[in-house]
Amino acid sequence: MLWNWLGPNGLRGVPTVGPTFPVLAYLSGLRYTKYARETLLAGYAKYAYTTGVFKVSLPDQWLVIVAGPKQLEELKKFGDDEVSLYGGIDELMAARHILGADVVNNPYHLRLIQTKLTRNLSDFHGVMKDEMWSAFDDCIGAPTEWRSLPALKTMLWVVSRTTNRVVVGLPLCRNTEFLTVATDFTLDVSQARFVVNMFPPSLKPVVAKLVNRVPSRLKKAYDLVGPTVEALRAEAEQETALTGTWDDKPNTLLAALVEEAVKYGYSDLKTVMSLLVVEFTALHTTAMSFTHALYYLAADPSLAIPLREEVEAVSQEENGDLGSKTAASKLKRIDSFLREAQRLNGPNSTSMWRKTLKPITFSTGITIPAGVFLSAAATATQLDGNHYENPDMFDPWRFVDANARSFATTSPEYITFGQGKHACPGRHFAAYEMKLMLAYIVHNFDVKFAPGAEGVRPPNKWIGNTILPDPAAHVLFKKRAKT
Ligand code: HEM
Repeated sequence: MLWNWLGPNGLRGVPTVGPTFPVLAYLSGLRYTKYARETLLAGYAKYAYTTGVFKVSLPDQWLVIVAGPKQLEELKKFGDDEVSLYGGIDELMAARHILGADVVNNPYHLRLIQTKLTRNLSDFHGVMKDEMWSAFDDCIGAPTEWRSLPALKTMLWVVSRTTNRVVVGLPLCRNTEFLTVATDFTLDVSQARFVVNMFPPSLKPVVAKLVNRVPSRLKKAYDLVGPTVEALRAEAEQETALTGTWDDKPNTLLAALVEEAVKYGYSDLKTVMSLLVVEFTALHTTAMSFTHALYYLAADPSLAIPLREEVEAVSQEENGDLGSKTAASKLKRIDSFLREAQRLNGPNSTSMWRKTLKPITFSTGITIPAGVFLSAAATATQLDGNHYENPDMFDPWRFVDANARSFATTSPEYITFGQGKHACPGRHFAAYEMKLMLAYIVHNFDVKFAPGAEGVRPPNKWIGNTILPDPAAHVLFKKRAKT
């Protein structure tokens, strides 16, 4: 930090929120893990329309925050030879220490999400709906009395099953042990990176060895998925030897990962690691974002009425099939509700994580040297009164208007999914899944918070940049008496 601050290519020209003197800055970095919201909002208010960048202290380094529409546009346009997304993710997650350098250097699995899931999303609508309905049935059932369930945990389970129907397919997507490994993997990575990122770069590898549970989780995952991977590989090799291609492969992301492994000679263990990284990107992000929305609904159950009207009208138009290729695009209120909940509470208060590969200069004249971790101020941007009327208010119908942007659309005022060529490739998948979940809930249940907690959305928990919907809060569900 001292070098970054004082060094010849240092960050002295970038204004700081908090102290700059090294020891105090370190303490401020520790403080940031609890007070990121206040720090980011203060920095945004002061610098978004002046310097367009400011820095905050993390325990291990400075984080340069990019703020304001002009600078966000500039950040979007820097080339991959100037700023690196994977370098940014590496800094954010301490990825090379926790997941291994290979995952950072060759993220082929992330590319497959784009080609396999996003381009063919409507092919998966039907199976995702079937799996989701069955998951809801198993998790919530059809209670005739109010049933209290831990909201985040329950939604994570529904997301995990639905996502894995497409990622690994049946029967694995219903295997409780596998789903537990897939969801716990994210917690392992998050906990390890939290500790590792308290230390300077030279100590990170040593600390990672002490706290990293990923190797044992990978082994457990291999025990569960390995036989499927091995069988798929044998099939792929046999088919490819006979016909040169593997045409009748299962329609899952895992099969695509195996196909890539056969093509490039990757090991089965690497395939399983890639699978876990996909689970990492897809499950908790979606479940957290959805739970944020569910808390608004439970705090004000009257909001279910207009949502329900819409779901019922669309269901009728689609002959009772909400999983049809066209149904989701007609759910405008549902879409707006989710976009608005995420505007106020994305799972992460920053996005567009980058590491500078060479010096970059913003139009304000500020140069950021190579090797610096930077990120965009997502929540603060989405609370900017220049972008939104009554920005702090939850207005579920804010984006219903025909000209309004849909949930998965990125824009300079809405960057929870990032923007530009690295904008989240899973966002259409996540948006579809979440729309279907909300449609199912309002169609089938009444929801509310328990007496005593009624009418109040439980406060979020901020851990550094992460915005967690209260993980302990329960929501009450009751089967809706349909008219
Ligand atoms: C509400 C849920 C989600 C949120 C808020 C979210 C957010 C983000 C953000 C902010 C980025 C970085 C964008 C940038 O740097 O410009 C990102 C990247 C990424 N996300 Fe998501 N994401 C979500 C769900 C998903 C899902 C469901 C998947 C997979 C199915 C996924 C896969 C990815 C991948 C692969 C990348 C890396 C992009 C690249 O390689 O260029 N995400 N996501």
